[in-house]
Parts: sequence; C-alpha cells; structure tokens
Amino acid sequence: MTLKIANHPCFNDASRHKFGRIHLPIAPKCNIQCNYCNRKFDCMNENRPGVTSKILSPQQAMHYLDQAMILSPNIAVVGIAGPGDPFANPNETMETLRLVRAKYPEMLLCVATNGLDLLPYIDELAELQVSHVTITINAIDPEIGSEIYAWVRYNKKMYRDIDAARVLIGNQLEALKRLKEAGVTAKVNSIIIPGINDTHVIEVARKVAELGADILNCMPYYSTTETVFENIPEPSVDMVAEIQKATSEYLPQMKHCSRCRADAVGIIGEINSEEMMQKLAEAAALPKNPTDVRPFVAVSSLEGVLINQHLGEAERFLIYGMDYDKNECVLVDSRTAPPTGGGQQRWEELAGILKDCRALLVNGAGGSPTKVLNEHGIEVMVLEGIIEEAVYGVFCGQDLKHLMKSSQIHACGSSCSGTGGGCG
Ligand SMILES: C[S@@+](CC[C@H](N)C(=O)[O-])C[C@H]1O[C@@H](n2cnc3c(N)ncnc32)[C@H](O)[C@@H]1O
Ligand code: SF4
Ligand code: SF4
Repeated sequence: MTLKIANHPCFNDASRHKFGRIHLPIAPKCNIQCNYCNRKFDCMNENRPGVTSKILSPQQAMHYLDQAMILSPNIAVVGIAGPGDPFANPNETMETLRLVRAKYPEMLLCVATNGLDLLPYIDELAELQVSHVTITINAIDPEIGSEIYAWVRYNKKMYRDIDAARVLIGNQLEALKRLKEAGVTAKVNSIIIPGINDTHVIEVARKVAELGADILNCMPYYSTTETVFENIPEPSVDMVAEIQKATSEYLPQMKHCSRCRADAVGIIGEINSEEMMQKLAEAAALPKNPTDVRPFVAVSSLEGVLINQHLGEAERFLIYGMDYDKNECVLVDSRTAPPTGGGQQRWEELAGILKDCRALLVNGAGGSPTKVLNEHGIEVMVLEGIIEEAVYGVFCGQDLKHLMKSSQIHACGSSCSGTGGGCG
C-alpha cells in the first residue's frame, strides 16, 4: 500500500483546507517535565498542546475514530501527541497504532514525542508505516537544556539539572539518527523560549540537519499558567520570523503549525466541533474494551455513602448499575470479597467476582491488585468523595479529576493509607 503522504495537512499547505487530522488522546503520562508544559487544565476553549478533555484506551480510541470518520470523512491523518508522551505510555501507543493500521490501511499515522524512550520502538514504527515522527528538541547543549527541563525519568531513575538534559538530548539525537536509518520522515519541533534558547535554536537546526531531519518546526512558546516559565513573555512575531529565516539555511520549515490540543480533530485551525466532542465523551464512557459487556461499577465503602475504604481492607463490594431512563445510578448488588492472603490468587479471584464491572472505585490500592484487575479489563480508580457522584461520572464519561486523591499519595509502596490489611 502506498500512502498518500501529500494528503498530510501539516506537511503540505495545499492539503490544509482539504484534509483533516485527528489526535487520539491515549497517552496521559510523561517521562520528563518541561518548564513550559502544564497538562492539568482542561478548558474546551483552550487551544494549546497538552490539553485534552478525555483520555481513551486504545480500543475506546478506535471506537471514537470510527465515529469521527463518519462525521468527518476527510480525516487523512491519525496522530498521537499526548497529552503526555506517547513513549511514556508505549503499550497504549503501539497498540493504538497497530489497531488503526489494521482497520484503516490507507491512513497516515504520525507521532509526536520528546524522544527519551523512542529508540526501542523505531523498527516497529517503520513496519507500521508511521510516516512522520516528530521529536521536540529544544536544545543540544545540556547547559541550556538544564534550564528547560525540570527532571527526566529514564530506566526507572530520576535525573535533574544537567544530568537530566544530558540523558534526554543524548537519546533524542540517537533516536533521530535511527529514525532516518529506518526510513521514517522526521520532523523536529523546537520551542522558541525568549531568553532561554532563542539564540540557540540555530545550533539545534544545524545539528538535527546533520543527523538527517527532514523538516523543522520553530514553534513559539505559549505562556502557560502554573509553569516555571509562566512569567516569560511569548516570542514576538519578528523573533519567530528571524529564527525561521536563519534556520531555513539548514532545513525546510513548517510555518503553519497551530500548536494543537492533544484531542484536536478536523481541519487544522478550526476548533473541535461540539458533535465531535460528544463522540469523544461517549467513547470515554465505554468500558476500556467497548466490546466487553460490563454494565456495572464496583465500589469499596465502609458505610455505603462515601468511597472511603482501601481495596485491601474491603470485605464486600457495592455494585452499581445505571438507570438511563431516570438518568441516575442504582445500587444493584453487594458481593463478598475473596478472603485475605493468597497473594496474586486473591486478585485473580476478585477479577472473576467483578468480571461484569468496568471499574472499581476505591480509596487506595496497591500496584499488584491494580495490575491484575487492569489486565482483566477492570479500571481501578483511586478516588475520594460521594459514591453516587463518582459512579454517575464513570457511566457518563465525566472528568473525575476533582475526586482524585492527590497523585495517589496513599498508594501502597510509598505511604499506604490502609492498615496493612494486605494488598499483596
Ligand atoms: C504536548 S506535547 C506532546 C508530545 C510530546 N510529549 C512532546 O513534548 O513532544 C506536543 C508539543 O507541544 C509542545 N508544547 C507543550 N507545551 C507548550 C507550550 N507551552 N508552548 C509551546 N509548545 C508547547 C511540546 O513541546 C511538543 O512539541
Ligand atoms: S515532553 Fe511533552 S508532555 Fe511532557 S512535559 Fe514536555 S511538552 Fe509536556
Ligand atoms: S500541532 Fe502542528 S503538527 Fe501537530 S497536528 Fe497541529 S498543526 Fe499539525
């Protein structure tokens, strides 16, 4: 199958108003922290990178893509651009790309990454005919990089300052070289941050051109609240134009990038339609694997009003369904938890007891049961608050960030909130 690369609206000006793109927001986690990036907020009116209104599983993303193709048949490109980093979520990313390639053989595929964990996946990306990979390279000098990156987590180790920048830049440049050896079109994004790397972007351009990059996108940095750089002004139009002119000595330029959201869909530059966002919300409300029949949600609670019990301490689980006619959730059952002890076997048994549930809402959970239940298609959500609000939110695909416990501080392994009842 020969892919029609010329249809890519981001790379061909002539296709911009004819063909659309869709970003599938399947990659929430990130493996580094850039001092300009904040993925905390979701405002539908906010058009900037890292923002999405929902996160999907690969199978939910396929369901959403099918619906989107009906509403907008001119979609020619499926991209994965976060909201975090695709290769900090490699299983979800590769699974999504495989599913899209199998169902839509003519679709152009593209991925945007910081490049830290890209290397191991390059061969499969080439096999899947991912036509464009973008690496964001803001610096090639670790001194400058150390001002841009707060931390880098690589191979389970945390790096900071100049060490962080060294690890990241080393991997980015190596991945770029390998992408070209594998025949993948490589775009480099360089974010122009005044006073930090504006005079350095030319060095980045020279180096990445030497390694074979195909196109450079000098992106103006977008001032974002609650970031280290929030007080740095955005670059002027003149500054951006000058840098683009100077770097064009080394590489062709992409000049019309819209700095899209992680769930951008349709023609570049147009805002997401309400109808399309409704389809996204519907997909997010489905079970992680939409073909599963999972009409229920399980909850761990001491008294039946609040989500206030740790998974390891629950003796029974409350089972809720949804009455769509009355638009409310209803308690339908109470199921006894498997006896404590038994290690992994206990969680396998629990997965069987909850096999018709799409999610389990608890006040704390260990890594081991979470992994087992996830593998059986049951999402473990660590929340606090009123049961009915949370259950209704799960059934309706609502954002439950406000009920989330502050970054799972109480998860097992770090500082468990349970009394040691045994998550095993
Ligand atoms: C949200 S990221 C997701 C992909 C990947 N994590 C990465 O950084 O390349 C997509 C693009 O948006 C850029 N970006 C994020 N926040 C930005 C900001 N405040 N201003 C300009 N670009 C930004 C990133 O640098 C990257 O090029
Ligand atoms: S790598 Fe991408 S998602 Fe991660 S912090 Fe940087 S811009 Fe944000
Ligand atoms: S962010 Fe830029 S490259 Fe990515 S889809 Fe939008 S216009 Fe295309």
